[in-house]
Amino acid sequence: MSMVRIDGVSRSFPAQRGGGAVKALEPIDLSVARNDFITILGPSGCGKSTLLRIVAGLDRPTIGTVAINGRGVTGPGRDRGMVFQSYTLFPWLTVAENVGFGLRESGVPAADRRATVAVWLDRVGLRSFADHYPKQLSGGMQQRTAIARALANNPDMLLLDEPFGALDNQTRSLMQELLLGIWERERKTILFVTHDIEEAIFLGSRVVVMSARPGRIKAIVPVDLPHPRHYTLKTSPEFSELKRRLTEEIRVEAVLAANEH
Ligand SMILES: Nc1ncnc2c1ncn2[C@@H]1O[C@H](COP(=O)(O)OP(=O)(O)OP(=O)(O)O)[C@@H](O)[C@H]1O
Repeated sequence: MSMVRIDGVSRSFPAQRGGGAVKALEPIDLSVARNDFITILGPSGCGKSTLLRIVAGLDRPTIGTVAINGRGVTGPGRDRGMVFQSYTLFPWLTVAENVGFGLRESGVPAADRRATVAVWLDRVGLRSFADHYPKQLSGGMQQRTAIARALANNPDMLLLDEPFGALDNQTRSLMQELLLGIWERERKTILFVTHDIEEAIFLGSRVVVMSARPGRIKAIVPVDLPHPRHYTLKTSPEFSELKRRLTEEIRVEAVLAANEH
């Protein structure tokens, strides 16, 4: 049974001064099974973030519905953890306080909170930075904190919007392996937005390719690469073949998107 059902979801933004209405998404249908790792790949401005925000309950579709475990999404919920590209940590809280924030909000007693925070700080390799403030951390460390903060609440789903977009290549690779390791161990359901083809293949069980704006689903490409995945997979023939295929799909869309701007 699917965990998330996206049924005929479209989104238009009303006209702003000096412009027309923006149609961001054409009607989209997508079913996501429990434990799926879906990567959403598409050119800039195709509505990837809009779709993710709708699943998160941070935006509403103009038409259509999103249901999670059979219940319609009407707003954000603790069943969904979000991580964005820009570091959205609370600057006035330490790393440990950031990670424990959601637990505190839901009334988890201090001792349990401390234990859960310690587990997640260990998993993302930040135990010795527990008392640091975000501005004392590198970008990669801030993003690891954000991931730990999302996971500490034990959500069923993780919604990630280009979470590694601002990181250098090496850090990005390490973060991809970290996230895959967490997914392989915890069996979360993940929707991950990216415009990086290698990242989409390396992480995903299925890659959803979106068309240029207004976004619609152009193709869904299964990634039958075995787990656990190691970064050396990126140089395998199977990986190269998937990359070739997706590069072709995306290139057409990127040209369309560029001509429109
Ligand atoms: N709140 C808003 N008001 C008006 N237009 C918006 C709003 N949010 C998004 N849009 C428009 O909808 C379209 C899709 O935006 P969205 O951010 O979802 O694309 P994206 O695929 O995530 O792009 P990128 O990869 O560049 O982040 C864009 O043309 C954007 O300008």
